[in-house]
Amino acid sequence: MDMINFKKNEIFEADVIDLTHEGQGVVKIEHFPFFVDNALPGERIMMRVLKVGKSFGFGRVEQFLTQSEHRVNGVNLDYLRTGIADFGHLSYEEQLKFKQKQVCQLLTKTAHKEKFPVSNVIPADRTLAYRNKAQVPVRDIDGLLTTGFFRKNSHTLIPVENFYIQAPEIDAVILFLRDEFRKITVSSYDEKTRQGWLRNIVVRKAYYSSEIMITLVVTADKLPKGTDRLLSALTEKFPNIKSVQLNINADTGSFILGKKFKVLYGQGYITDTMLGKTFQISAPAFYQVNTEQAEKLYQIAYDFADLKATDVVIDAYSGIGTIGIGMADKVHQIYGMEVIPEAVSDAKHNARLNNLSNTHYEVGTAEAILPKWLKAGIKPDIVFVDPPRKGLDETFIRAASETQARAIIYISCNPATFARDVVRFEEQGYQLDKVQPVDLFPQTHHIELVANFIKTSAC
Ligand SMILES: C[S@@+](CC[C@H](N)C(=O)[O-])C[C@H]1O[C@@H](n2cnc3c(N)ncnc32)[C@H](O)[C@@H]1O
Repeated sequence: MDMINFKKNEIFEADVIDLTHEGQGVVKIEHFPFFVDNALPGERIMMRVLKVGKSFGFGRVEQFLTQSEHRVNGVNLDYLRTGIADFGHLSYEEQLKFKQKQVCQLLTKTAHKEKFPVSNVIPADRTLAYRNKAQVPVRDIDGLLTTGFFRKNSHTLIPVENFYIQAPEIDAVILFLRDEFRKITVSSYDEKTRQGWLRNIVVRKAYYSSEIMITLVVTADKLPKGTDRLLSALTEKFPNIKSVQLNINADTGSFILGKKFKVLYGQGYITDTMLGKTFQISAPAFYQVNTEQAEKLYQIAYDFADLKATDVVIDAYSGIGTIGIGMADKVHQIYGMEVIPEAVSDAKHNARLNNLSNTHYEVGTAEAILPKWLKAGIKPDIVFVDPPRKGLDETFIRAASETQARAIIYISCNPATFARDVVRFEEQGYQLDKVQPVDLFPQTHHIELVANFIKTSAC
């Protein structure tokens, strides 16, 4: 069949037949796929061609001829364009079904587990304003320091004042800082020239304690004139601010934070509680952005593990120790490892804060430390893993399987790498038993799940 020679700005009438995992509608014209923002399956649209590649293109909705019954109307399109809320136009019930389907499809496709009984996604009670953390880029637009979010797959700043899914007080702090920085004519970072001072504003607001920590990511630690007055005004307006820090990052890479921090006000951390335990959280350390849902996630992980008072437990990728400390008084001993030194200091401090004497934390990669612990004779009964999006290293999976632990509890924020790791664990004699997604990220495509593997054969 001859392929249509699509031209930019041409308009076609078409059905939206699917949704990508990042929330774009899929339209096929003569078998050629186009990805379209703000288009839902079941809708018929007039689509304008924006860009055509070799095997797919991008389009824009010019007009809706019919709309899906699952559409949420009136959502600011910037939330879709930036990915702040790339599923904001889909009803929450459908978002949950879509996420469950994604997990099933990945288990079928990657792990060849047809019809694995993935449980229904545990919904969030709070589907907006739930995030306890914002990382907002700062750039100039028409000569004016502006805060917002990058358009998806680009570094073009779209101004945003109401971030919709994060705690409103975080938005208020960002706007206050933006306006004050404008007054003292602070320069914002320019990626092309690598000039300018302020790159990002990172704000965390602890969910239960309401303590706020602000990190200003800047290119040099010299403070602009007027910063002292600005800090006084800021902390007077928001008395729950406990920490303001500079983070110096003059690199061109894509990491938001540099290595060096300097405290400008208060202390270098905030404190919050999770499942009744107290946690100190430093600026470079990971902390789940949806506290209420993370508590549900961790509780399910503990239930899957069927903890016993005699259990020796490994908490791999331990961050500030939340998972291990949350169960430490129910088991014999916790061993945790984590690459970020400040997070490990937090974990050690957090164990003391919670009067625990049965935890041990080390700085290093899970794949290097676990084999070392095995050699030293540590024999865990349960291994918890909570890796970043790239999932587990093969060396780690082999070592975790060699432990002969009775179960491995896997918390994943990326079902694609999780499905890959399912295959590896099953090759090593651990059978996937249960998969429970929990919605930590309403209005977005992100999926979190907890799974357990049980030992089936001696390795
Ligand atoms: C998803 S977070 C989980 C943290 C913690 N379990 C929690 O619930 O807050 C993943 C953690 O793994 C750490 N990390 C990344 N790569 C690692 C590695 N190779 N070995 C150990 N920790 C790693 C990150 O710094 C981060 O703290």
